[in-house]
Amino acid sequence: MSDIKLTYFNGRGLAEHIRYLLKYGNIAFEDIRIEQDNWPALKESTPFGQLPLYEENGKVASQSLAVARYIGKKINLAGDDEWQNLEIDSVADTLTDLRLKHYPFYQESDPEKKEKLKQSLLSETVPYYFERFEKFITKNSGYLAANKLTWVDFFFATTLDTLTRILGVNVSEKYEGSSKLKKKIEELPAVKTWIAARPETPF
Ligand SMILES: N[C@@H](CCC(=O)N[C@@H](CS)C(=O)NCC(=O)O)C(=O)O
Repeated sequence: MSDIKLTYFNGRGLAEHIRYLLKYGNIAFEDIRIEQDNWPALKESTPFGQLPLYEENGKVASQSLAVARYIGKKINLAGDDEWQNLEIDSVADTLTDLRLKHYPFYQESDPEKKEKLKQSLLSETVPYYFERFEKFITKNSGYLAANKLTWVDFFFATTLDTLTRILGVNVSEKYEGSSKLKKKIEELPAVKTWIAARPETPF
C-alpha cells in the first residue's frame, strides 16, 4: 500500500482537484493543511517554494497539474493515445491562463480598482473563455477533451468553483455545458461524499 500525503494551505485552491482525483480513485491519502503562519519555515524545504506538494512513499513532487496528470494515468482518467493527452493538457494549460487572469483582482486591496477588475473579468475574460469551453464540451460529448471523462474535467470543476467563490458570482450560469460538467463532477459519488465532508475554508 502506498503512503500518500498531500500538503497545501487550509483551502481548496490548487489542491482541490488533486483531492477530488484521489477520492474518485479511492486512493487513501493524508490531507495535510498548513497554517499561513507556519509556511515561511516550511517554504525553504519545498522543491520550488510553493504548495501543493504530493508525497508518495517518501518521494516528493510539486506542480498541481503534473500531479493531476500522474494520478489521472493511475486511475484511468488519461487519454487513450498521445493525441488525446495533448488535448487534455491543452485544456489544462488554458485553465491555468484563466486562473492567472484573476490574480490581479484577488490581490487588489483598493475597493474601486478591485471593482473595475471584477467588471472586466465578468464582461470580457469570462465570456472569452467560457464561450470557447462550451464549444469543446459540445464537441466532446459533455466533457472537455478526448470525448470522455478525464482528469482535466476535475480541474475545470475546481477552477470554476474558485472563480465563483472569489468573484461572488456564478460565472458559469449562462454556460449550460460548463454548468452541467461541473455538476457532473461534483455528483460523482466519491466526490460528492468528499464535498459533504470537507472542511469549510475561506478559499
Ligand atoms: N504552478 C504551481 C503554482 C503553485 C502556487 O501558486 N502555489 C501557491 C498557492 S496557490 C503558493 O504556494 N503560494 C505561496 C508562496 O508562493 O509562497 C502549481 O500548479 O502547483
